[in-house]
Amino acid sequence: MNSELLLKVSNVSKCYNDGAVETQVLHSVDLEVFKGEQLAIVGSSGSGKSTLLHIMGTLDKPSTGNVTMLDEDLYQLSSQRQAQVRNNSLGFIYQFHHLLPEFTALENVSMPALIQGKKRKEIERKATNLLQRVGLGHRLTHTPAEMSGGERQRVAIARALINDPKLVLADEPTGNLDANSGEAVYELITELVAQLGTAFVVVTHDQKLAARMDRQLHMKNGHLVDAKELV
Ligand SMILES: Nc1ncnc2c1ncn2[C@@H]1O[C@H](COP(=O)(O)OP(=O)(O)OP(=O)(O)O)[C@@H](O)[C@H]1O
Repeated sequence: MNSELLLKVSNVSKCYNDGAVETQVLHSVDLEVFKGEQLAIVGSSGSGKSTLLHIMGTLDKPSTGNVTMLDEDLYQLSSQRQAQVRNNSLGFIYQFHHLLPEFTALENVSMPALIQGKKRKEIERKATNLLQRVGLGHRLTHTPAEMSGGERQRVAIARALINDPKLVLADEPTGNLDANSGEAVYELITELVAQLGTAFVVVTHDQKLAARMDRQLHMKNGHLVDAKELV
């Protein structure tokens, strides 16, 4: 891990207001993510972990505060530039893979690169290589319905990495898998991001998995605290 700053969350708060009720979900959250580091955010259900992850990935807007990535203030960007940052610099892995059901594994992995307008042959070569690295070289032409849960999640990992993102954000990426395949998928993600030098932030309930990361932070009622401060 090097100590070059990649993403900085500064004084971020988030309030939902449905007219009658105001819910404050995040309270003045500060967080720095460094290039290549692996970071876990743990905490009880409803504590605000996913909300924070979404805000880091420009998928939800903070009520106050800001998020910068390599000196770009993400919430001051045009929506077009934000979409570019999401596509070029960020990779997302969710509990449910969100693969396109009518496309093959190879096509699903290729999609984010096709959107960038890169050469099809080059993309296919890279997507094939990534699928081989996640152990699915023999499943290139299978659609999601023709794969197991763990295999689909591995396709989602390959897809998250196709554009060489600087940061991969994962929300309970193994939450829908049994303990053994969950662990195998998690190992694969952490190995791959380490090889590629990609920073990785994961939201998880699983303390055992979180303990393997470089750093662990705890979310408690919308406040982010260092794991060391909890003891
Ligand atoms: N659109 C919304 N309007 C109102 N409240 C919301 C909205 N979205 C989320 N919340 C509330 O924000 C809180 C935090 O939600 P969030 O999904 O970030 O929690 P979490 O820590 O990821 O939980 P889990 O581990 O169960 O996924 C919850 O209490 C939830 O009810």
